[in-house]
Amino acid sequence: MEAPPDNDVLWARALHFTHRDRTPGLNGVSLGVRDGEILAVGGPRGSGKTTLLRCLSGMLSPTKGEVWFNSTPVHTMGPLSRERLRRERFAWIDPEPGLVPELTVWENAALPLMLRGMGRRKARERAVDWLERLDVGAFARKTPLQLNQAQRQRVAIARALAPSPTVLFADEPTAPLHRADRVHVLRTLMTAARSHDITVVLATGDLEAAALADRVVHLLDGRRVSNAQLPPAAGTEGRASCSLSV
Ligand SMILES: Nc1ncnc2c1ncn2[C@@H]1O[C@H](COP(=O)(O)OP(=O)(O)OP(=O)(O)O)[C@@H](O)[C@H]1O
Repeated sequence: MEAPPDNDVLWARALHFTHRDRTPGLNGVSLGVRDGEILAVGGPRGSGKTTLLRCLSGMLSPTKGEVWFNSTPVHTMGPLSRERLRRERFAWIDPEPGLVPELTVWENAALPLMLRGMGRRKARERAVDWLERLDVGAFARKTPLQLNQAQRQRVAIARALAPSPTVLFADEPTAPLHRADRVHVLRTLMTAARSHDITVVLATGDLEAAALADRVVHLLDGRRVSNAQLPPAAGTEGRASCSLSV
């Protein structure tokens, strides 16, 4: 087993993943994510973006291939070690905010901090600080159902960023939002991540979103492809080009 290059925080080699019903999810994907980079994983629906993020974050074990986090091989870890790695170093944002309706906005944002053992008062301060950065500080005492969808998604982003994860995995984080909200929320997320040196791996089928990233890699049918190989509807380029899979 050869360890990844030093400047890659995440590194995957020849990842394959087959779902339980034998649907192929990934078919030999290799990539490196540099420390502090915002990397977009683009591609049409069903191309394997979510599956790739789940394998990189240790949520799924690849059927074949390697995943490294710094110099730690994630693919050989047992379920408990992977769970701890995810809890302590990674954060995840889904298309839906998934907030707890019975808790206030600040309690939702503070939840991961309190689950890590931080006292309620300190967790509250940190959570409110992040809510303010994401322009939803005024709603701290409200409950999620009193907010609109874009505001709730900002709360989910504050909750993900508050523990200062090393890597944030964002799976179509702005998919349910209106176009104007999408770009705004994404820009806020990226600015916040950049200012805290948080590496971001963003899955998105939205070319406008992908163009905000430092680099874009494209998937098609579970493989890495150059954008020239994408079907016409998805064939426009983001801010940076990508290479053929190896
Ligand atoms: N739980 C599952 N069981 C079986 N097949 C699955 C499962 N989840 C995803 N797939 C299949 O795996 C392939 C990759 O899916 P994946 O969700 O990773 O793609 P995606 O690019 O994220 O798509 P989307 O944009 O629709 O979320 C697709 O063929 C999909 O139908």
